[in-house]
Amino acid sequence: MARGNRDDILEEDKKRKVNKAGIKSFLEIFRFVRPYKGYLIVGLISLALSALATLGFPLLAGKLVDAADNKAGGYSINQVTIALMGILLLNAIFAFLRIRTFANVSEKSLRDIRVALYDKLVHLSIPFFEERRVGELTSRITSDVQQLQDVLSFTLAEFLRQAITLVVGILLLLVFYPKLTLFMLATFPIIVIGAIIFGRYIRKLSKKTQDSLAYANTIVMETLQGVHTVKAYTNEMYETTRYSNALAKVIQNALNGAKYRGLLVSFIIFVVLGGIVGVIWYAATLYSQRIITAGDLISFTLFTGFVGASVAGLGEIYSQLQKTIGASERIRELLAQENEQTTFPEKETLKQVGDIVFSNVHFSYPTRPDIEVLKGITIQIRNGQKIALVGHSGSGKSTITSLLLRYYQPSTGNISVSGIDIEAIELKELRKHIGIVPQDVLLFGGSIAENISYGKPLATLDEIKDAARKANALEFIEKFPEGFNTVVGERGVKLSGGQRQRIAIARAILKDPEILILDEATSSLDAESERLVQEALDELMKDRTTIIIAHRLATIRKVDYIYVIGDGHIQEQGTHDDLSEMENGIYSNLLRLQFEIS
Ligand SMILES: Nc1ncnc2c1ncn2[C@@H]1O[C@H](COP(=O)(O)OP(=O)(O)OP(=O)(O)O)[C@@H](O)[C@H]1O
Repeated sequence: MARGNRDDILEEDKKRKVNKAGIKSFLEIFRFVRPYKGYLIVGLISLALSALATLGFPLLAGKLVDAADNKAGGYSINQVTIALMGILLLNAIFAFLRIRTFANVSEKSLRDIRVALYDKLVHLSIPFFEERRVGELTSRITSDVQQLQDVLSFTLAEFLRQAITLVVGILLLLVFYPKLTLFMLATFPIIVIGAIIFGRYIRKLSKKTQDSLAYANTIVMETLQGVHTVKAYTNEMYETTRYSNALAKVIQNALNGAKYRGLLVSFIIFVVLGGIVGVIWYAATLYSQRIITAGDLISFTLFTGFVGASVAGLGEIYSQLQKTIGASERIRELLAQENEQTTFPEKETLKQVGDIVFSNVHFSYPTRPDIEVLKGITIQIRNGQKIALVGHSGSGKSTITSLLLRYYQPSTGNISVSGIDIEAIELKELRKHIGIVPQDVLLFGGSIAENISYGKPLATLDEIKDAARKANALEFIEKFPEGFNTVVGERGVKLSGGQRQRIAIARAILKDPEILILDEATSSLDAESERLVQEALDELMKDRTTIIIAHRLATIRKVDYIYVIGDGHIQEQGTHDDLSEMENGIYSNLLRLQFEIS
């Protein structure tokens, strides 16, 4: 996925207002937390108690100093120290409880969100995926959920803790030291306004740095992915220069940012700490006039520190919440998508598979509604018949099979199986009866046995072996030291094209569907593999209604009927013999061409 896209989303999040609608969508995601609300309540209570206990600390620390001056209302140093230790102990216990229970809530509810999202994703229709990027969707399950996790496990607790500290802290301060507190609060606006202005500027600059870094990283990614090309063109120097130029931009932006960060720190040191000095100066004056005690001075200073820290903390939390609301809106949007489902309210079951009929089917892809790919296709396939779709690349052959699988709906016209409109058939029912051997065989990262049994997850090993034998795959599988347990895919054995095809054929044999869609691979195999695959296909096609997207003469010859597709129409149809005898026919020309090539 383009890196810029994700950054745009993040940038949008920053601008997102924490408004009613946003909070509503955040709360909606909260329904995933509901099953664990017992834990949440325990967590929240521990949190409140630990925040309050923390606030007892400045009070008692002050009292400790006063106790030294015998001004602590008769309490001794030891008594106050024991009380302080008691508070620390309580704080420690509540903190543990809080972290443990919040983790429980967040981990479990996030697992539920992930599962719900994944379940939603796999149930969505194919057009949905064509309108979106895979990277965008995976980032829902990864980054967006991670964002929620941060909030549930940490930010939420932190927000409540800081809010309690701020409100209770200021209340206590006002009760105990009204004058001093008012003086302190008067310095707040300058600090807050200053921090906001600088903060904005710095964020902008750091976004620029991030962008330029992202660009530099793209160069690394591209060149590493295409390292063969880089070497073949001996462009190592060129790429290094490109990379170092990009890095120069990064440095420029980063240094610019550092300038403002430096200014912010100077501002904080001078104004913020200056403000604190002012407050302490005032407190010290009051102390020197014996209006307050030394303990008061310490309590007050500590309190002020706590309150100040919670103000700073809340600012950070606000920007976290902005991001979370963005994330939860995106998650909610995805969860609200409609699953792919049967169009008719009365679903029909497909007990017996009979004839397949396409009646005057017109179709445009949802992503390109202005281009009609199929322009009135009528096809009849009798039960058990084998037909071939032939035609040049892009003529619409695969589209015809996608419509039978109901990945898409025809714009007009309809498709029926055994006389029932496929849109009335329960989707699962329909697809249960169809097996497919695609051009590009996708093997999942797992064992060979698992890959074959993808067509029938509960199959026994004997059934899997039997399917492999029929698919001419047994021999090569058993040559692997780990046989059927050999792991294939990215981190396993790499299978050759012909071997992969035979695994896919075994998969289809095991599924044993009444209808078979065969998308013949265009890439040619060597003669021996070709023979093995062809034999396996013959075995697979036996007694099944078969639609073959055919590229090879050997296959086409064996079918009962051929449709030549061109420009969204059926241009010719008939048996191999009929069509090959047609003078100047498309099929007969095609035959001649293939014959000449071979
Ligand atoms: N998912 C899609 N979204 C939009 N257009 C598509 C999509 N898939 C295919 N098309 C377009 O529809 C037309 C028919 O494509 P289709 O894949 O059915 O052709 P084909 O005859 O199977 O070709 P090939 O033999 O190369 O596989 C093409 O012009 C193609 O660009």
